[in-house]
Amino acid sequence: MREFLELNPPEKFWQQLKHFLKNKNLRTENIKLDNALDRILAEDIFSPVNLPPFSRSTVDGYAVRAADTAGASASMPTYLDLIGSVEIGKNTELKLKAGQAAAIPTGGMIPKEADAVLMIEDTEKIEENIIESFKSLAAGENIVKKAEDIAQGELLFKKGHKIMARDIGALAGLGITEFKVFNKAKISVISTGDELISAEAEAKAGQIRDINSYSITSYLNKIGGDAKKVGIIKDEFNSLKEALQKELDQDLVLISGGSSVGIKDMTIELLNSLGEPGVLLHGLTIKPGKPTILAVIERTIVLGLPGHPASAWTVNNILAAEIVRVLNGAKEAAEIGSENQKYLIKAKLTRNLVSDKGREEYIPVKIVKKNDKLFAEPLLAKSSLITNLAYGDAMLKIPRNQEGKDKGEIVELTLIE
Ligand SMILES: Nc1nc2c(c(=O)[nH]1)N[C@H]1C(S)=C(S)[C@@H](COP(=O)(O)OP(=O)(O)OC[C@H]3O[C@@H](n4cnc5c(N)ncnc54)[C@H](O)[C@@H]3O)O[C@H]1N2
Ligand code: MOO
Repeated sequence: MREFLELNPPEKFWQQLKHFLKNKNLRTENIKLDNALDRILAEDIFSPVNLPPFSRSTVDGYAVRAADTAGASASMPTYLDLIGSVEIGKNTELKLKAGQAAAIPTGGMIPKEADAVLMIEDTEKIEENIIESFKSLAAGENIVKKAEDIAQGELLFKKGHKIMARDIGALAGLGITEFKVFNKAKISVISTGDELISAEAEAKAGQIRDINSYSITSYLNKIGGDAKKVGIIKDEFNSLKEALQKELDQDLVLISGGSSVGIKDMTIELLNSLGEPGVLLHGLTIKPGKPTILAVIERTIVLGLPGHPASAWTVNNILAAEIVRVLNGAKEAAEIGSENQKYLIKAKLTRNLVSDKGREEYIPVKIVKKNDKLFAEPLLAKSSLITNLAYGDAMLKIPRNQEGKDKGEIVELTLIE
């Protein structure tokens, strides 16, 4: 069968996108700590203070000078004079001399000259002011030192870092409650097709509910974008033109459907009519996802995604999500298209897979653990189906120059975020 498209390898798409994105000025905003989850830092963050600000005990017991416990054991205890107690949350002016100890709670401030803490279970109080130590301690034992977590002036997070829940804790611990992040990429998703109706609508004969604008906006929002559904637009030049024009203040516009042979010319003509430089590439050597279109209209990237739900999903994951990462400041433009090592996992393939040479193929897989080993179960289905995708944990890529993968082969998978 005649190929209706001259397909381009993904590298050509990355090249064009790098060129466009490298000069893009990313906007930033100040954000409060409570709203910062999953946002991308637009500045390096240095610690303004020492954490902890003073040396603290990590156990309930007695602050001591480690040397005073040398040789102590259950059968040969050493004796220490109790000179007082440290109160939690309070400063202490206590200072130990040789042979002295001070009671201390977990988290309490270590008195001067103390360099270790005896756990209460390793001691016995034999008189009001005398304890026995059954343990010989090394200096530093059961103490977290001043600035051990992070020192004042030390780099905590670099620009481009994605703020995770645990990071919010670290920032709170340092009293950093407002900082600069990149604005979320602004994305609009348009579904085209005269057969489409919204998820809420009752389907008449011949009609199909819109899947793509739901799956795509959800995924792009999940990875940190600000994506909205524009709705369903008829496959008609003026309606589509009007809808697209309204979205050209966005960073990225995705149009699902209308990229293949049937109405390709209209979509391309339309994109070229809206501004410079217009359509840059049409046709991508990935499966599924062949009829993908890349256009740039002034400051906005437009991607035409194939209509089949699994194809739209795949192109969205491979191409659109990468664009969003760059627009969000999480990835340098020069790095676009490079694999994120953090999300790679290895597993054993459970069946043979055949693939077309000349197109890199993406197959959703389920990761299953059996007898402590990880297995990758491919979820094979036509690209016009959606439910198989929902069960996938990761994507398997079969490179362009390979004709398949063998059962039992250890394959590298990219986890679906
Ligand atoms: N003669 C050929 N026909 C097709 C080829 C080909 O090489 N030669 N390629 C096929 C492939 S592969 C794909 S992928 C599709 C891409 O088509 P379009 O991007 O133009 O999309 P549509 O024709 O509008 O839709 C395709 C299919 O997907 C359904 N669809 C569309 N949008 C949605 C949505 N938002 N939610 C759910 N389902 C959607 C639509 O109803 C169609 O069934 O072209 C093949 N044809
Ligand atoms: O390219 Mo289609 O996107 O294979 O299903």
